[in-house]
Amino acid sequence: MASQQIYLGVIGVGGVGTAFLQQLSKLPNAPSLILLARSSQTLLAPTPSYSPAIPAADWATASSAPSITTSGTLSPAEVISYLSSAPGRSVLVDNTSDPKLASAYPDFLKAGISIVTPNKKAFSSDLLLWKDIFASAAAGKALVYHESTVGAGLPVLSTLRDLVATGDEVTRIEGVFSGTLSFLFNTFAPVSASGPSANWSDVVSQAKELGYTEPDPRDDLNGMDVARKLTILARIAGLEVESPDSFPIESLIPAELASLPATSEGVTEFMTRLHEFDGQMATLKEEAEKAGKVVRYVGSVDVGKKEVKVGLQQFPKDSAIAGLKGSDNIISFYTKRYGSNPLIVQGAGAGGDVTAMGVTADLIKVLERL
Ligand SMILES: NC(=O)C1=CN([C@@H]2O[C@H](COP(=O)(O)OP(=O)(O)OC[C@H]3O[C@@H](n4cnc5c(N)ncnc54)[C@H](OP(=O)(O)O)[C@@H]3O)[C@@H](O)[C@H]2O)C=CC1
Ligand SMILES: N[C@@H](CC=O)C(=O)O
Ligand code: NA
Repeated sequence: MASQQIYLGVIGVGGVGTAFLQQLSKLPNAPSLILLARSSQTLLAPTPSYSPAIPAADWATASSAPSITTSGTLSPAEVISYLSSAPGRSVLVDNTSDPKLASAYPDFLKAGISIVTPNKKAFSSDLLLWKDIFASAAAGKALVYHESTVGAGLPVLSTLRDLVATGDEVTRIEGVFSGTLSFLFNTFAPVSASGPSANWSDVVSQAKELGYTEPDPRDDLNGMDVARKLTILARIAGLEVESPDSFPIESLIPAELASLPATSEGVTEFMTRLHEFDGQMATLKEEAEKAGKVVRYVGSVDVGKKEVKVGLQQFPKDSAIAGLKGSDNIISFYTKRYGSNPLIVQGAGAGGDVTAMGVTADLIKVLERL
């Protein structure tokens, strides 16, 4: 099958989507980009020839090319209809965090359209959707890869799937799973401080500007992003976690700001008012300092006890977790084979380029395996 033309639809051209398109434009034997969408606009290669393709490197100017059709937002059903009529196998790359698109993955897969995505929503919502996704992939003979949903481009899911597939017994997974929260605490409460200490709210703004946060940064600060990642890991390790609300999650959102709406106006008001609560985070930092430690946001899955934990913990200053830099994640897999020395994956856990790397590498796997 590898020599046949494969057709590609890409939805989302934000931090990750833009970096992905750059990487796609440099791939030898790249699939033919026939659909490219953002929230308000869709570019399509003309039917019925599905040619010429949209130029991945120059997509921003392609909308004015007479050969490209433009349209408003398409529904998932319309995207499925367009992609499944292409004259070859097709793949959807979802670079959004849209839950509606995510819940339509089973329909894409049943129609034979493979999915590659860093969007956590489909894999960390109801357990039924998780099961439907993999059953639909089998029914449609389609593939689904989502490495960048945990640890961005770091080989976290492929490592865990390999451990499970080769018969190892994973007993515990623990570490730092958020690039944003890693950056926030490494910057706000470093092991050795030099110069004046940063305000929590200023560091949150920096993390957003650097492209580490979710489109709504409150999804990082409320612990839900980490809870979603642990839900995905727990399910791959064999636990039937019903949803990311099935276990307690420690939120870093000040109570006074918790009821702001989940809209772009809500994000703006949250970011504007966050500085009023800098003192709360400073207190957490000082409490750890008094104990000669630093505070970090961590998570764990205990497979034997069927227990998932997400929240703040104090760590000795000479520990691996305390010494992380930048947006680094660290993920330790404790297994029967590896004994008391865990298999550890560490490196940047957020940012457009490193996340897109995981998406592009998944796409390459799909192209090889379709
Ligand atoms: N940033 C990171 O470090 C990481 C991100 N991820 C995941 O990658 C995904 C993308 O993140 P990121 O690039 O940072 O987010 P951005 O907010 O930068 O970009 C999101 C993109 O999705 C588009 N979009 C949103 N909803 C829709 C919709 N319904 N239909 C069409 N397009 C839509 C937006 O359109 P418009 O341009 O019109 O606003 C935008 O282009 C998220 O799921 C995130 O969780 C995973 C790992 C790391
Ligand atoms: N917002 C997330 C992005 C990657 O999943 C994070 O900070 O880890
Ligand atoms: Na990953």
